[in-house]
This record gives sequence, C-alpha cells and structure tokens, in this order.
Amino acid sequence: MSTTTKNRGETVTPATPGVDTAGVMALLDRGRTLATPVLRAAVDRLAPPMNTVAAYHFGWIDAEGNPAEGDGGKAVRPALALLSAEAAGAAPEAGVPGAVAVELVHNFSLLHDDLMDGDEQRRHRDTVWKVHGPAQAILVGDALFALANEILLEIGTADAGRATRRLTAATRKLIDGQAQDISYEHRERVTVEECLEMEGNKTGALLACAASIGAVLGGADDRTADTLERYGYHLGLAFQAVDDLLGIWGDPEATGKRTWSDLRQRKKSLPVVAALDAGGPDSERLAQILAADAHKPEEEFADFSEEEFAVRAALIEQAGGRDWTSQEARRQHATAMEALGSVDMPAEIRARFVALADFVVVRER
Ligand SMILES: CC(C)=CCC/C(C)=C/CC/C(C)=C/COP(=O)(O)OP(=O)(O)O
Repeated sequence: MSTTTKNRGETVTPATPGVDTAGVMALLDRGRTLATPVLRAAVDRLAPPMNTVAAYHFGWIDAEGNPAEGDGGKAVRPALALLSAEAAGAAPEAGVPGAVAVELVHNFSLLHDDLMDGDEQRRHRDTVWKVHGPAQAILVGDALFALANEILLEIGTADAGRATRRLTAATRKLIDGQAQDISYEHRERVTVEECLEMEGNKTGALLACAASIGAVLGGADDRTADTLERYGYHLGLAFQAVDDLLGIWGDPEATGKRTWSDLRQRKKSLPVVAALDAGGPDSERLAQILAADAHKPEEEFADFSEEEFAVRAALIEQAGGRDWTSQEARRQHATAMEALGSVDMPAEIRARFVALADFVVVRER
C-alpha cells in the first residue's frame, strides 16, 4: 500500500484489498487530532531554542522558522493508545496523556537515533542534527523524554503512576535495543534470535506500551493491560520487520529516507541476518562481501555507488532474506491477533485493533 502524507492530517492512500484503509486513516487522524494540541502545549514549555527545534522536528515549522504543515509521522502509537483506552471501556480521551507521552518518547528516540546513525533525512526533510546541530538533537531528545514523564505524572492518579512505570520500563528496553543494534553493526554474524530480541526491545516495547497505556489510564486491571501489551509487542515486531524491508527496498518518495538506508549503516537487520543464516552460494557470497565491508573505513563506505548497494540488496533477496522477513511480519501479526483474542472488548473496538495491525503489515512508509 502506498501512503503519501501531503501534510499533517491529509493523507492520500490507495486501498489495499483486505485492509480497512479508510478506517485506519480515520484512526490515525483521530490520534493526531486529539494528541497534537497536548503535544504542542508540551513542546511550548521547552526553553528556546529547544521549543523551536522540537517544532521543526514535528513539522510545525520549517528550517527557517516559518509555519509549516510537514510530515509529523504516521502517529500509529497515539492511535493505539486511544484504542486501548476504549478497550478498557473508557472514552478515547482518557488515553490522550498516554498517547502524547508515548509519542514524545518515540520522537526522543528518533532524534537520538538519527544522530547516532548519521541519518540526514527523516520524514522528507533534513534531520534535526543536520539543521540545528548535534547538541540540539541530544538536548531536545532528552527534553522530550522528560516531558513524557511529566505529562503522565501531572494526572496525579494511581493509574497514572502505573502508566508511568510501564512507560519508563519500555523506554529502558528501547535503549537496550538501540545499544544491541549498534553493537551488531560491528559484528560479522548475528543470529536471527539475537536480531528478534533486539527488535523486540527497540520497537516492540514501545508499541506494547502504546497498546496498553490507554487501558491503564482507563482503569483496566494489570492482566488486561499485560495482554494488550503482548498484542502491541508482536505488532511491534511485525512493524519492525516491515521497517527492515523498507530500510532496504523502500521507495524514498514514500519513506522520506535515502535509498538503501539500512545498508548504508551496515545494519544487521532481519533480511540481512536471515539471508546470512540461509546458507547456499548467495548467502556465502553475501557473507564475504559484508565481512569485507565491516572493515572498510567510514569514508570509503559512504562513497559507495547505488550499484554497489544494489548488488548487496540483490544477494540478500536471492538468499531468501526478503521473503523470510515478509513471512516473519505475518507470523508476528498472527501472534498479535492471538493475544487480542484473549481480551474482552466490544467487537467494533476489536475490529479497529485488527485493522491497525493489517495496516502495519502492508504499509509502504
Ligand atoms: C534510544 C534510541 C536512540 C532508540 C532508537 C530506537 C529506534 C529508532 C527504533 C526504531 C523504531 C521505528 C520503527 C521507528 C519508525 O517509527 P514510525 O515509522 O512509526 O515513525 P513515524 O513516527 O515517522 O511514522
């Protein structure tokens, strides 16, 4: 499915058979509509120039400081948080502080991740470190994390305390996952199990938190919240598997990133690890090339031509890494569906969780 965001709240998305595309777009829009005013008010609390830098990151202003309607992200996590409040029988509004807190943590991680990876493009524009410098990317990322906790603690209820504990636990896992991801870049071999564990931490934990935090704020018991977390965790693994596919074969027009973005970083993402694990001539050839790449100086690697990355991508595909990763996304989707099946909720809310999960697997951005 090709989804192009023209600007915030205005998406052009052709239908994909079997996916309730219109329903998902409405859910994402609802998440944005309810969360954005609270998010903007939170960002307004930051001291200058961090408030401006954060506003640039979210797409509310351009690099010159003029008002803009840039791509602020798909807002999958806020949509999940609001749905999870509804799963607990509360109004979606009960999930708003959770939606905002999770989105703040997500964006903190993107700011730092872009800096660590040296990525120059995100959401169709230059990254914060590129425009405002590394110090601002670090400071604003830190500030967004602090704001996330503030937003939850300000609610002042026991449920808010429970929600904050879940968010900080998820954040620690996200940081563990990032540390694992970076350490794997310098290793010749990583097992599929190690890669899945890393991705579960890096991406699964925060989606798990998004899928349960609204329910916690809506007064759900821990058992219900834990089951929704399980749904979110496997959804997160499906999400990351698709992200890994897009990181190699994604269309830059849709993803807002450069071609071959994960290959440029020598990421041991799932398609790479699965291809190396497959055995056979393509797998062995790939292993030789990647082993040589691992020892190349940064400058030499950065100067690679498109063709050189295309050769690596073709070997990954021929060795079966692309197909395996697509299937893994579907397996994780199925496990998420199993977890969802064990939570009592109105059929209409369940259908929305299902639609969101379907969207995650077919998304192209
Ligand atoms: C501590 C630290 C630096 C951690 C980094 C963790 C990290 C960057 C994980 C990747 C998560 C991910 C799939 C992001 C894209 O989300 P998305 O497609 O929902 O992005 P969007 O909001 O732009 O749509």
